[in-house]
Amino acid sequence: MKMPTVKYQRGDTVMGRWPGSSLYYEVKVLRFDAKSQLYTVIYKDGTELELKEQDIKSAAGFQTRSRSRSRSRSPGRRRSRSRSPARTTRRSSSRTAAVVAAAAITDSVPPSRRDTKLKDTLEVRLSPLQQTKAAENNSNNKHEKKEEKQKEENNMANKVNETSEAKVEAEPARYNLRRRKDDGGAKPAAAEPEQQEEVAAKMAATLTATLSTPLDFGGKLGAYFWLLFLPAWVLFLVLQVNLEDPSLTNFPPPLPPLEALLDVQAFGFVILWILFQAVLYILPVGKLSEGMPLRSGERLKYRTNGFFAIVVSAVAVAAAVYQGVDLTYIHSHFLQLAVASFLISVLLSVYLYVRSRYTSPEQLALGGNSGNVVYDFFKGRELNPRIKDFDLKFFCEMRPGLIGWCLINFAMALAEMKKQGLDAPSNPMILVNLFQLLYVVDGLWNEEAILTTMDLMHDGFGFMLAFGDLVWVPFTYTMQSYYLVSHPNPLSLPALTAIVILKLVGFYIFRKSNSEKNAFRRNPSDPKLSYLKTIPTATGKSLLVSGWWGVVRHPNYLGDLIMALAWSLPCGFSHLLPWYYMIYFIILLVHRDSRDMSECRRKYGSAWDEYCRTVRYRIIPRVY
Ligand SMILES: NC(=O)c1ccc[n+]([C@@H]2O[C@H](COP(=O)([O-])OP(=O)(O)OC[C@H]3O[C@@H](n4cnc5c(N)ncnc54)[C@H](OP(=O)(O)O)[C@@H]3O)[C@@H](O)[C@H]2O)c1
Ligand SMILES: CC(C)=CCC[C@@H](C)[C@H]1CC[C@H]2C3=C(CC[C@]12C)[C@@]1(C)CC[C@H](O)C(C)(C)[C@@H]1CC3
Repeated sequence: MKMPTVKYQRGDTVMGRWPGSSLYYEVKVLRFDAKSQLYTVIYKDGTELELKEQDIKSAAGFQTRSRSRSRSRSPGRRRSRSRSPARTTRRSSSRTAAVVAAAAITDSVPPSRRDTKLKDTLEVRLSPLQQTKAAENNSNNKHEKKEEKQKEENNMANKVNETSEAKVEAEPARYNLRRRKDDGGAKPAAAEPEQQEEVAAKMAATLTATLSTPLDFGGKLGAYFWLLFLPAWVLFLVLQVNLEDPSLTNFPPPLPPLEALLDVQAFGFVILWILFQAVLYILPVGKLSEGMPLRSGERLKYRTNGFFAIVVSAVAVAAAVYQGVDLTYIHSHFLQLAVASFLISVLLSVYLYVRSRYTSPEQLALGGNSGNVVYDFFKGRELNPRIKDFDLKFFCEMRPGLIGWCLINFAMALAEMKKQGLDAPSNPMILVNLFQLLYVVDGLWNEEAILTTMDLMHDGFGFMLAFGDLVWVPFTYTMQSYYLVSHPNPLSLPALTAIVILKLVGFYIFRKSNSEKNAFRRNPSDPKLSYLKTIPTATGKSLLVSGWWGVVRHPNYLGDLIMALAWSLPCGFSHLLPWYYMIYFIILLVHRDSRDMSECRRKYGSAWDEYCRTVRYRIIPRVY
């Protein structure tokens, strides 16, 4: 059968891009599908993939380019040897991985900048791989007495290989969009030992590409700005909400004297609260859940007993109130409690930054390692800082601030009753309390799901998250209930019903979509999810392309935004302040979405583009 007139013909030997990377391998064209405009190509190891025309280059052009590059040292020369995934030699595994990755980067770099870029890439990115090489050498001298450090390095090398194997096994043989039920015929590429090296190369490429990401949050200058702006903004909000007529035009709000901000007692209460939560966290109650595999292949264990923690906290608070403890102290000392939490978050961030200087490179987050002290302090360097089994990031994100948020809301309800002379909290106050309690309890009930979120998987733990978790969440997410203490807003029954329905709709979308992704990431072959369509990617992970994740690219954000709307509506429209959360949340989620988009594009390459073509909208169907 003759192929239609297309650029590459059946039987042509060309260079095909490996999906998700900048690596090109020698492939043979098998056929062209005019409908999908895809070429089916076969690699030397027998792997078949469907590629777009732009992912194919003529082999001749490639050799010419390679020859000219081979004047530079080995990376260029190695690059000129086209290899199929199965054709790399074991001998030089770790170096080859790095070199191929580094060479791949040069592809996207103009020749004039290539040398510097390549040099930077090799200098900055090679460290974990050099350790692997060192570990290889160590294992050759098995009988020699080894030092502890070398053993660790050896472990790491093994882990890299384990991951590689796992990845090879999961590697899809075809790059296609189809129902998972129909996967029967698609066999994974054979897990030949030589392929481990190739996968390591791909991992190195991904690693290299990710590490050379542009700085986030406005870069180094942005980090200075956020470090100053975020605490100032919390101060502004807290001072505003206390005013009779909170308004953005009251700027700057009257600043209290320094001694009014610092309160030893408030500081003590915050410390006690954090310690109380820490004790509940370490109690051997509840499940030990496994996190997602780290770069080293290791999976950390997390004590997911958040629901237990909030129940015990509620009982403790109820007992305290019963004993006559006046929780309205939280309302009257809100500013001092916020300042105390801020100081604790600063101390914690300094500790995190200092300890990250002594951590091995493989434990650092990709991205918080720019070399600029201020930026790295802000963004966070270490991915999973732990004191023994105590995971600081997980704890801070899920416990003191989150449960503290509910405690503060409850205190605001008591303060409202006291201030307004009520026997029971107002309807809007009850709604805000119940809605946000549901959100937190749900988060803690499904605590395991947080292990597949961006913060836990990708972000380092630094000032941004420490401050976010300990100050931002408890002291700004409570703005609606704080506002209602002195700004009553009676609601009609229809308005109340409409708000409740809105909240439930948002919650349904939020929960279902988060659970779907979490279940899929934990067990992609879960029979309950077999009806879902997926796109395989070169990393071995697939992307959901139907179900909730086929409606928009972030259905969980959509649900969250609808819920945010339901939290602000009970406060009415007289002031902007209770709407602050809604406005902030739109900005946060739009920014998070674009951060995630670029991260996923780097990770999944053309498979991600395919996903974006199939699922066109980001958060709101047909709108955004
Ligand atoms: N209340 C708040 O202040 C607040 C703030 C932020 C977020 N949140 C909520 O927290 C939850 C978690 O949010 P998040 O920002 O961490 O993002 P997320 O949407 O839970 O996670 C994004 C990750 O999901 C994976 N993914 C993306 N598309 C996929 C697909 N089609 N199929 C399978 N996996 C896919 C990707 O990771 P991998 O491919 O690497 O697995 C991506 O990096 C959300 O519900 C959000 O609304 C709340
Ligand atoms: C300092 C600033 C402006 C931002 C820091 C962001 C931080 C406050 C959020 C980032 C991820 C968020 C998050 C929740 C709370 C707020 C963050 C930590 C979450 C724990 C709330 C409860 C949910 O059920 C959840 C899905 C578990 C949330 C996960 C993400």
